[in-house]
Parts: sequence; C-alpha cells; structure tokens
Amino acid sequence: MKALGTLHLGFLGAGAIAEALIRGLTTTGVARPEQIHVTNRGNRSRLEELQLRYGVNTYALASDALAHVDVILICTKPRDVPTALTTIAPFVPRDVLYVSIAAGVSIATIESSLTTAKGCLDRSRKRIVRAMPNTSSVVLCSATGYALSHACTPEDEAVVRTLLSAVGRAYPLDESLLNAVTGLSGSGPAYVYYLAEAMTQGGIDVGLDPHTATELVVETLFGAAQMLRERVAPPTALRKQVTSPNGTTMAGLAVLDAYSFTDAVRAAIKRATERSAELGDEFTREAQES
Ligand SMILES: NC(=O)C1=CN([C@@H]2O[C@H](COP(=O)(O)OP(=O)(O)OC[C@H]3O[C@@H](n4cnc5c(N)ncnc54)[C@H](OP(=O)(O)O)[C@@H]3O)[C@@H](O)[C@H]2O)C=CC1
Ligand SMILES: O=C(O)[C@@H]1CCC=N1
Repeated sequence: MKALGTLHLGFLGAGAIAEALIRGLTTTGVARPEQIHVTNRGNRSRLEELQLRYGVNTYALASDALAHVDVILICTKPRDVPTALTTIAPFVPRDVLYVSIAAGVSIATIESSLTTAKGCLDRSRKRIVRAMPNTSSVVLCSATGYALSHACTPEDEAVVRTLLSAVGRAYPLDESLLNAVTGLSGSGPAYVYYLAEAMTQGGIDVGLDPHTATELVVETLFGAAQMLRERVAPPTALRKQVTSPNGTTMAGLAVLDAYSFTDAVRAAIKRATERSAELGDEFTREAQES
C-alpha cells in the first residue's frame, strides 16, 4: 500500500472513528506512529489509551498537536465542529489540508468556521475534503465517499485517496452526493446489523439455539457479501439462483414482500440522507450565529 511519505497528520477528536483511522494507517504502514498527532476536548485517559495502543503522539492542547501538521482530520461529532474549528483557526499552519468526516457538515460550513474565527487573520480559500467512512474501518473494510473543495490540488487528492484507502475502499464524488453516501454506506452497517439481529431471532424462533443461530447468520452474511464483492453475478441474479420455483426461498421472500421489505429499506436510506442534510443545516446556522 502507498505510504504518506513525510506528511504529519493531526487528529482533532480521538473517538471511535479516529481510532479506526489511526489503526488502519498504522497497521498498513501508510503512516508511522510518529507522524500522527492526536488531541481531544479533555479526556486525558483516552489519549493515553491511544498512545499505548498505537504509539502515536498525544497532546492535551490542540495548539501543541496541530501547529506543525500537514493534514488535520476533523473527527469530532458534527455539533462540535464549529467550536473546534474556531478554537484552532488562529494557530493552524496556513497551508494545511483539512479532512472532515463529520456527518452532514458541508465544506462551506467548515470554510466559514475557519475564516471567520476571532483572532484568525488568514482569510484565504482553504483546502478541505469532506469524507464519509463507515465503522467497518475497524476491519479495514470501509466504503468511503469523499469530495474535495475547489482549492484542493491533484496532490491533495492523492494524499486523501491514500489516507482513506488505508481503511477500505474510497470513492471520489461531488459534494452534493455526500448526504446520500451518509444515508447509504455511512449508516449502512447498522441496517445490516439490524438484519443480522432479526435473522438471528428468526432462527431462534424456529428452534435453533442462540449460538448456532448467530454462527449461521454471520457466515451467511459473510458468504453473501463475498459473492457480491467478487461480482459472481449481480444481486438480482444471485437472489434468483437461491430461489427455486415453489421452494423455501420463494415462500420466505413472499413474506418479506408482504411486509414491504424493499420499500422499508429504500425509505430508511432516503430518511437517513435527509437527516444528514438536516444536520448540515443545523450546524451551518450555529456556525453563522457564533
Ligand atoms: N459512527 C459512525 O458510524 C460514523 C461517524 N462518522 C462521524 O465521525 C465523527 C466522530 O464520531 P465518533 O468517533 O463516533 O465520535 P466520538 O464521540 O467517539 O468522538 C468525538 C471526539 O471529538 C472530541 N471533541 C469534541 N469536541 C472537541 C473539540 N472542541 N476539540 C477537540 N476535540 C473535540 C471528543 O473529545 P472528548 O472525548 O475529550 O470530549 C472525542 O474525542 C462524527 O462527526 C460522525 O458524524 C463518520 C462516519 C461513520
Ligand atoms: O448516525 C450518524 O449520525 C453517523 C453518521 C454515519 C453513521 N453514523
């Protein structure tokens, strides 16, 4: 895998997704621990944990962590983004590249938080990437969409692709599609886990013990995902291969249809996409008011 060279990375936020990225970067060798600098709002024991686990540099003060980095990864909750950026704007290096993974927060909101912050004299256009990974980053299998601001260079694109590819597969997209990515693949693992929960319960209902039901469900999902990933055939063809005329699968799918399974899944993705846009609007308003 391609390495990030000599670039230094600053993590603003040290939660679950930040850790997944740090693990991916260090285990794949894309970045060395000494190139990674991590800070958070105040949870010192969490920083010690990350330092012990991955050997990365950790700092109580954002100004110590971020004053000399080349890339800042914004890994706070969406609602904390404007405050976090306003705090760091006065001291971050002028030519830094920002990569935000906060759901719903637009490139315009990030730019405005950085350029209108009190004490910040640098009003130049910022190089900003908005990305949406998912929690499968933990096992280096994220499906990540990302978009670059107009000020980004081809070198920035290469850096970001390398960085995000350390935790899975990354797809460049127009920013207008990032809420859709959030609703589909950002939230997507939860839909699959919900299905796994329901299938396990279904197995228990028909007499299997919980352990056996769990094993069968996990291996079934893994095998089906592997078939899809290897493009053995499109999903519809694969489904038809399982479905014998008048057999068990046909009987099961008819029940899913009776409960409007497809409509429910499509409506869930639509609503999650709308919610991502709503989050963005809320934080844009907050950033403008602060
Ligand atoms: N969960 C998911 O599936 C996905 C989440 N995301 C996005 O990832 C982001 C992070 O989520 P997650 O890792 O679950 O969040 P966590 O709550 O686990 O972590 C948030 C981190 O932000 C830190 N923080 C808050 N405010 C500041 C501040 N002002 N300055 C510095 N650090 C600050 C917190 O520090 P402290 O602990 O000290 O308060 C904490 O380390 C969110 O924006 C989310 O939308 C993206 C893709 C998928
Ligand atoms: O639920 C959320 O808001 C985050 C964003 C994508 C996945 N989890």
